[in-house]
Amino acid sequence: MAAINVSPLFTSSSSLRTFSSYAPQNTPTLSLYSRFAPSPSFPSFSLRPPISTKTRSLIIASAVKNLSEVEPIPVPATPEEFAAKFPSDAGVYAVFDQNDELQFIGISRNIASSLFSHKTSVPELCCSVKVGVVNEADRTALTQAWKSWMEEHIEATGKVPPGNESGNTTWVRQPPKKKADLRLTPGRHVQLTVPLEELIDKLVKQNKVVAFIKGSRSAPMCGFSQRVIAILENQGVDYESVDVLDEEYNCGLRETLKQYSNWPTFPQVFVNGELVGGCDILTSMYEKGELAGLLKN
Ligand SMILES: N[C@@H](CCC(=O)N[C@@H](CS)C(=O)NCC(=O)O)C(=O)O
Ligand code: FES
Repeated sequence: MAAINVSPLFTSSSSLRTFSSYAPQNTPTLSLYSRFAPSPSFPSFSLRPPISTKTRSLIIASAVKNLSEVEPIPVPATPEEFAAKFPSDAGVYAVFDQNDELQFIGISRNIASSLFSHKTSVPELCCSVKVGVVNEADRTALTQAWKSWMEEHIEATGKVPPGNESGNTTWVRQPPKKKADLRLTPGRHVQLTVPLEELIDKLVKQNKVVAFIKGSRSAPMCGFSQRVIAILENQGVDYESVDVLDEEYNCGLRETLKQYSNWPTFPQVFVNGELVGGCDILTSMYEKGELAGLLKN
């Protein structure tokens, strides 16, 4: 087990240890690595005035050993070596490039797996790592450890590690962006020159799959619409969505669509210009395995 380095203010219940080498008998298997990619909700950091010495000492007291005191470990090449060298514990880590420039400070529930993931995605920036394990770490303790290393680095260099600058996506996996909903009109201030029915007709005939829903695809406003979106997402189909509650860009759509399709409720899903149905029909087709074929043709 690695050495325990407890600050005077530190209690055993939330004790910490710094990590300089990790004994093979404590090594994790690599089977869990893919499950522990860095969290997309990782805090971003922008340059700001240093915090007071008193506050800083409190932060350090509840976090890991100082960044400057931790020995860097060369990043290995093979998964087996990762398992042998790094802990699968929660903690904080700092990644350095071949010039020993600090590139990124991260927190992780499984340090070994996060490092393996970084090494796979940006091998050229991962040459050595400093690691601090936080025992019994909750999110607050981990964030404090991360903050103390960030503050220390910024105080020493005046710079935020490039990978921690907000907007940098090199080290943190971003959730995939959802497609925007389609709008039938440029806005209610613009006088339409064609009837709304015609715009609807064009839209459903020009797009293979169209879901008219309540709310947006990223935030449906009704359980029925949410269910239909979930089914379409699950099928991996490329589809368009239109918010019937959007009175700014789809003014009058809610009532006009009911007449156009002769269907009184929402959601309404069209495929190849034809109404397939609402939530019940989509759910039933999905459960019977009939949907995939329809969406592909
Ligand atoms: N059984 C329907 C459930 C959908 C439903 O009942 N929708 C209602 C409530 S969201 C609706 O659209 N009512 C008409 C309206 O709000 O204009 C289906 O399979 O889609
Ligand atoms: S908005 Fe109430 S059930 Fe759909």
